[in-house]
Amino acid sequence: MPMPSCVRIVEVGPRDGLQNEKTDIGTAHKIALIDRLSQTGLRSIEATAFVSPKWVPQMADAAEVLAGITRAPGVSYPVLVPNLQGYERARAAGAQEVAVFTAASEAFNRRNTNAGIEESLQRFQPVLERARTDGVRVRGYVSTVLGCPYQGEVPLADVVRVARSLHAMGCYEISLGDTIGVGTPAKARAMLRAVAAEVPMAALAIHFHDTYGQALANVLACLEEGVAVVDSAVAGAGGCPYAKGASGNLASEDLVYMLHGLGIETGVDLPQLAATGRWLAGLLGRETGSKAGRALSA
Ligand SMILES: CC(C)(COP(=O)([O-])OP(=O)([O-])OC[C@H]1O[C@@H](n2cnc3c(N)ncnc32)[C@H](O)[C@@H]1OP(=O)([O-])[O-])[C@@H](O)C(=O)NCCC(=O)NCCSC(=O)C[C@@](C)(O)CC(=O)[O-]
Repeated sequence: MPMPSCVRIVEVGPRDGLQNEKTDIGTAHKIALIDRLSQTGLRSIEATAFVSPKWVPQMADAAEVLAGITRAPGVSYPVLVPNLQGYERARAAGAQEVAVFTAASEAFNRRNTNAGIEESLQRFQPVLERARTDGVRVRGYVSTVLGCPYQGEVPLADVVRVARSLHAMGCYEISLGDTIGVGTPAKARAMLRAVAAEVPMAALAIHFHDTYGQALANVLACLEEGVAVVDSAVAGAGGCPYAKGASGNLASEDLVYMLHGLGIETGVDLPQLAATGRWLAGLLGRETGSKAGRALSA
């Protein structure tokens, strides 16, 4: 497959990046982060999560965040919803796009959502039905596609089955998540190839964490398979609080630097994105997790 000529980046920093941070940057700074990201040329910014605040206290201000942002034209602001209750909260706060999430590993899904995989898919049915009526787009996540902190190896057939189910239910895009960043390029490629045999490549996205420094290499292997949507988080923030050993997401700045170097368009202004990453890192009280972000400050 030829590499795509342009890639849509789904910026997950405000949600995946901040959901596991010990430092609470506060609602006003979350809103400012999303507004700054909106000015960089990104077209998809995952804003927050309408999950249980008992499970993820960092996302307790989801409604205030979504209501407080300034929506830029042409930018979509999906939010995570685990169930119909989350969907209703999200809609009341003005969400136009949502994302449901499950996993290829039963053990991880139970820890993350207190439900088995099949049960979580059943929870999504009414969400998808309501979204269809409301004209709301639904993205779907499959976590632990290259390994699980509780189960270990995850059979490819399980990844394919869950991705196919989400697509058949009506998710317009399925994001394949290496939740704990254990994947390497050949495995990432084989996983994507297996899923793409059942779900059109145009409906697939990849989502790598950088625990072992493999995220960019994994993206490159998947670009060579033809994927054209990549998730990443500004400043390399993030990780799932229910995934033991999870570390930050692939940094958006590093991703943009590589894509532009390959001649692939993103529409993103890299210096502006890098400045936003350094600003966020300052709020979190540390250096940016993006190498490109550090290099561009010199
Ligand atoms: C799914 C549940 C809710 C089940 O949690 P549960 O405790 O089984 O829920 P329940 O239905 O039994 O309800 C218990 C209480 O929670 C409330 N509740 C129920 N739902 C909601 C809601 N939507 N919003 C607000 N409140 C809610 C509900 O009202 C009730 O309140 P109470 O009567 O006790 O006061 C919980 O497990 C949960 O919220 N889990 C989310 C965990 C999470 O956010 N993880 C991180 C995101 S996934 C991720 O990071 C991976 C990803 C996507 O990035 C990709 C990758 O890297 O692989």
